[in-house]
Amino acid sequence: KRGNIYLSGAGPSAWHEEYPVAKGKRQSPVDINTNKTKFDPKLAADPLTIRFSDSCCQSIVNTGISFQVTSNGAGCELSGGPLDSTYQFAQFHAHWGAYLKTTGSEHTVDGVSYPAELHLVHWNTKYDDFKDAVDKPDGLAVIAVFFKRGKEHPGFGKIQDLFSKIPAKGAKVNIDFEFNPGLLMPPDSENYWTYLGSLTTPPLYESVTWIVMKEPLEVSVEQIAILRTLLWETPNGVSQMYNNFRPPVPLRDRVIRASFG
Ligand SMILES: CC#CCNS(=O)(=O)c1cc(S(N)(=O)=O)ccc1C(=O)O
Ligand SMILES: [Zn+2]
Repeated sequence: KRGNIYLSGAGPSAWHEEYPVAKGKRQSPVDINTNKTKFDPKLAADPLTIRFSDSCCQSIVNTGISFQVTSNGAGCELSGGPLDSTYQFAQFHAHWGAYLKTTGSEHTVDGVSYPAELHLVHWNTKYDDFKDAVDKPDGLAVIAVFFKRGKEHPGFGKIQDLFSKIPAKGAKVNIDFEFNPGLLMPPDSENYWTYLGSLTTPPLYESVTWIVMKEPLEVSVEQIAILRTLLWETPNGVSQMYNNFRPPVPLRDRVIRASFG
C-alpha cells in the first residue's frame, strides 16, 4: 500500500523523489563517530534543562508509522545546552527493528545500532504553535533516547499496555493515568551529543536540533517485542509494525558536539 513510507517502492532510499530535501545538507539520522565528536564546554556551562510533568500526556495514537503519545505541553519545557530559547514538549514516539535483529535505532554510535530509539519532540515557543515551528531552521528540538535490552521498565510498560487499544492507523485513546515522560530519560541525562538535523520521516524538514542521550534506557526483551505488536498497513495487507526507521545519512559539513569530555 502506498501509505507505508518504509515499505512502498524502495523505501527511505526513494524518499528523495517526492522530497528532494532527503539529499539535503542537514538530514537525519546520522552515525555518531565518537572519534570525530567535539566536546563543547559551553554545553556543560549552560546545562540542558529538561522539565516534564505528571499531567502532560493526553492521548496515544497509532500514526501508521509508530505510536505517538501526544501532549499539550503543560509544564514540559526544554531549554539550555545547545538551545537559544524555550521549547515545549509536543509528543513522543519510537522507531524499532525486527525480531532477532540488532538494527532498529535511527542514530548509530560508531556504526552500532540499538534495538529501538525513542524521540521526544519539542517546538520552539518563539513561534505561535507546532505547525508554525515545524519547518523553521530552529523550529524543533528532539531528545533521542536509545533503548537497550535489560531489565524491565514498568513506566514504559504502562504506555505499552495501551497498544492493544490502537490496533489501526488513526486509532486514538485517552491516557487517563498520570504519566511523566521524565521516566523515559536515562539515569544520566547530562551526557549527550547534539547537531543540527532534520525530521527522519517525510517531509524531512531541516528544522531539528537533535539532542541524543549517550546513555541508553534499559527495557526488557519482551518490551522490545511488544513494540512489534502495533499494526500498520503494508503492500500485503495489515501486519505487525517493525523496521520503521530511516538508516543514517551522510553527515556532510557538520560536527557533532558532545556535552562531555
Ligand atoms: C508536518 C509535519 C511534521 C512532523 N511531525 S512530528 O514532529 O510529530 C514527527 C517527527 C518525527 S522524528 N522521527 O523526526 O522525530 C517522526 C514523525 C513525526 C510525525 O509527524 O509523526
Ligand atoms: Zn522519530
